[in-house]
Amino acid sequence: MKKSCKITVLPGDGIGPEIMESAIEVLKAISKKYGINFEFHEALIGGAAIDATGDPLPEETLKLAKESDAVLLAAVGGEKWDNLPTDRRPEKGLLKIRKELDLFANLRPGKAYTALLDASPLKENLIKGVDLLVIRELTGGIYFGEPRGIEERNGEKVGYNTMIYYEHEIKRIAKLAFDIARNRRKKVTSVDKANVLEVSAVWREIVTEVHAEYQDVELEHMYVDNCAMQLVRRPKDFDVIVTGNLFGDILSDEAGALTGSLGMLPSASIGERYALYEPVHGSAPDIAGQGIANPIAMILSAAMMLEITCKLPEAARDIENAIDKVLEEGYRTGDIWAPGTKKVSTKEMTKAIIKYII
Ligand SMILES: NC(=O)C1=CN([C@@H]2O[C@H](COP(=O)(O)OP(=O)(O)OC[C@H]3O[C@@H](n4cnc5c(N)ncnc54)[C@H](O)[C@@H]3O)[C@@H](O)[C@H]2O)C=CC1
Ligand SMILES: CC(C)CC(=O)C(=O)O
Ligand SMILES: [Mg+2]
Repeated sequence: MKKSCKITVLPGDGIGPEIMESAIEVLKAISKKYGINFEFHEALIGGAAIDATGDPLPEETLKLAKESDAVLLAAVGGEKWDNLPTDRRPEKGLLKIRKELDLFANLRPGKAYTALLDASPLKENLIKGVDLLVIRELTGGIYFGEPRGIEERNGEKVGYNTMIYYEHEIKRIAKLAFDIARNRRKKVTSVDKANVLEVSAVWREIVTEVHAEYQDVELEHMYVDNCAMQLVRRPKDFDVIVTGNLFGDILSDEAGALTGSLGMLPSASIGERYALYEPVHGSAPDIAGQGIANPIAMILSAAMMLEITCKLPEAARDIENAIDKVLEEGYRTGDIWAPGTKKVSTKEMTKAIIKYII
């Protein structure tokens, strides 16, 4: 266990500040229980940063993040900034911090809570036992590829992006996926669109080459369209899914539906030097400011930080167990509510979780 952890706190936009407050409350309870000292430093990102400074990722925020042990980020974006060009929008701040910190791997676990069977559109026979991990390549692919732009061609507007992957980028994410699979159920599904995309043909070739050193792990290749369907049909068959930036973004939201709600899914974005922990979901502008957002994805992201960066796996387990208990007791925010359960606010859910930690 580390004695202290310096954390850059980026609440961002929409429900961001509400769920971040929950995560900080939980971390304070962990601090008391384990005697670990958390130094929280709040900074601006996204729309809030644009409003204050004109920049979705101010230099100050980046500097602070680089000087910290970990970054906790809630979410960015909202209608207010939707008409800005893509390279000046809140989302650009998020893409830039991931790139600047070289957070090439995004681990997005999708674990079904049996207490939430009633909240899943898929019900018992499908969701029970779902325990998968999407490993999304996070600093390459079409979100970063050049050339990109909007211009006039032959008298009409055209928009274009480039999906590109270098061998070294595929190698490092594939190795990580096989290493992680070794400590799970030893199966990797590599997802691509190699039937039409050259970038995917290279992806498939390199993943297959890396697999040669991991013969104890089963590797299957799957096209992304089929994977989207198989995830709904037989989610329990998946263990580790490794894929590129765009496909991983989409498939991990699908995992949100498998497990009951996007509000349940945490993630860790990691690189060689830095780590950032963030829920899978966005800023949920439709429910922002009402105090009803589900804080669990954010709190579980903080738990991933405790395990990976703060080396305090016992505290991560405490949080997971506390969440299990409150769900079993029937506490539910609106997104996971079902008849016969107790509808609670963000703050009430947080309080209930903390009660089981201390
Ligand atoms: N990592 C990030 O910061 C991300 C930011 N965004 C941005 O967020 C904004 C909204 O995007 P959407 O497509 O609506 O995706 P979203 O993930 O914010 O919301 C999708 C749906 O899930 C619900 N939801 C999400 N998180 C929830 C939570 N914790 N508790 C309860 N319900 C929750 C929302 O209410 C909404 O109905 C956009 O500006 C988008 O660019 C989107 C995805 C990720
Ligand atoms: C700005 C987007 C790439 C954010 C998003 O949807 C995600 O990371 O899941
Ligand atoms: Mg997404």
